[in-house]
Amino acid sequence: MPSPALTNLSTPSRPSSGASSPAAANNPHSILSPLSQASSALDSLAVSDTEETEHSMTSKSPLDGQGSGPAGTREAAKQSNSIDEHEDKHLLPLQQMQQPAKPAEYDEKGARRRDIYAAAASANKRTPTTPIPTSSGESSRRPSANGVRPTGLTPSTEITPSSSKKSSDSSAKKNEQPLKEGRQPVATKEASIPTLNHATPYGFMRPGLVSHMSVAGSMSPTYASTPMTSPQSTRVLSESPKLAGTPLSTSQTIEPDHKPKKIVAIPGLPAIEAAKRFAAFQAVDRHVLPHHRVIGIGSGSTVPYVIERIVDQGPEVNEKRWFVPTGFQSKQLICQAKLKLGDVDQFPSISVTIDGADDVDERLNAIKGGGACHLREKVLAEASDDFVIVADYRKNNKVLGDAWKQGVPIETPPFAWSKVLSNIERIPGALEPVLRMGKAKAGPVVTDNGNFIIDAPFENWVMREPEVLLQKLKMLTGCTEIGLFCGMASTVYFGNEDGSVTVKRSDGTTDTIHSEDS
Ligand SMILES: O=C(CO)[C@H](O)[C@H](O)COP(=O)(O)O
Repeated sequence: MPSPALTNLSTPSRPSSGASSPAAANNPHSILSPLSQASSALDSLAVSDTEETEHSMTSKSPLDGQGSGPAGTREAAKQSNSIDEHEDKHLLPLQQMQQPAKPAEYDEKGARRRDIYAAAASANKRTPTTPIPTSSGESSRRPSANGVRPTGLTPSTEITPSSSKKSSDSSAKKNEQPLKEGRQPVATKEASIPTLNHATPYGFMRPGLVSHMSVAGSMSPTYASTPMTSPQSTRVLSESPKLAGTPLSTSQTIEPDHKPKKIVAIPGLPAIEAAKRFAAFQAVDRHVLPHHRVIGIGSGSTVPYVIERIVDQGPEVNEKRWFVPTGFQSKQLICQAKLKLGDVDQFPSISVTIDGADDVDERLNAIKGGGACHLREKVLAEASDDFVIVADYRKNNKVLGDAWKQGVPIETPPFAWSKVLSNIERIPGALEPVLRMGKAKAGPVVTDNGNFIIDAPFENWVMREPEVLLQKLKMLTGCTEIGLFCGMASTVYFGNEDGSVTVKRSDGTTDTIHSEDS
């Protein structure tokens, strides 16, 4: 008799996705090419969510509805997958050898021990490490998400992806010097890039081939819609934030010579899209600075506007830059905008990444992964000296999950999904985790990395401490990455209904930027 979990794959009780997942397929303003332009190799893989409606938390798990007999019930499935059984009868020696921490998660009765996560909970918070130039020329300290010091790129350094790790380290030291206001980008040395003349999972890499290479990860072609077009100029909405006198983030600077192009409206653009576009433009104007050489490009419906604004900065500055995508969508955007494509294994130190989000709480923790890209997104976020989120007002919430009901996206290898799902269910406050199913595909969503996604909702009291939840989930073997981005964003730009943009920063400061007509 086939496994209940497997038989249920073909009859999912819950369709995938929900609120605000990247919906560029329905977005006439996306600059992505149509589905037909997507790599055929990926057609059979990634199927992301495009639906704008929210899904109820009452959705059923794939393990539900297995029949009433003990062997077919959800409870039976849990029991057959129980940690105790596996550990006691089959896997204990192997697990002791390979995963010494795991048995400690449970007491002798199989109940999860909560206290062991307390110490780990703080470990994922950022600790001050990396200096970021400020407008005053002082360095504010910006860490990586897990307290790992990014090597950092010297802002004045010309990037050539060919130097060694050794030069990367020395460059990182130089990077600690604060930027002097008005300091100009100088074409100097190779820096911060590990040696590339070696075989990689993507082939033999060397400078010059990079922009033609396929990026391993790829976002679903369902993001594709219309190609980028230059917006027709009609009226000025806003000038540079510097000229407008808008307060700057404490951790950011606008170069004196950095005068962003005037923003021109797109006639007929729906209000929500106009708000997202304005938010994306403000984020680019403030965070993607002329001296930045490696830029991370995130995923979602706001990101086409990020690219549009970066293109506005002109070919002179952009031809000196490399752009690192978080998935298929952003790779397409980068290529279609004729920007230079890199990958994070060439550029483990990124100046700034701008990304979308599914939900953001008052402390700027975020849920990401509605577009199934959060593994790459988190790697880039962590590699970035500055991680910035752009979203619309629907994502601006007090507690994660207030608006985003489908749960925390968790990427897991296909073979492990059922076990991971049953382990997630044992976390106190877990509701009903489900395997995310494709829409235009029979079967589960497959990520750019060939994995599955489990959407795991939790009770409100759990979501109030997302750092603690993140640590619990991280402890589960088979959780490849969790779509909780805790303490990672320096700044979030929310496009509002009235056309204004709310800026929230990790230092607790907030601003509102008004367009001329709001
Ligand atoms: O995390 C993401 C993809 O994994 C996206 O950034 C997130 O889903 C936001 O997308 P959208 O702007 O389309 O709502």
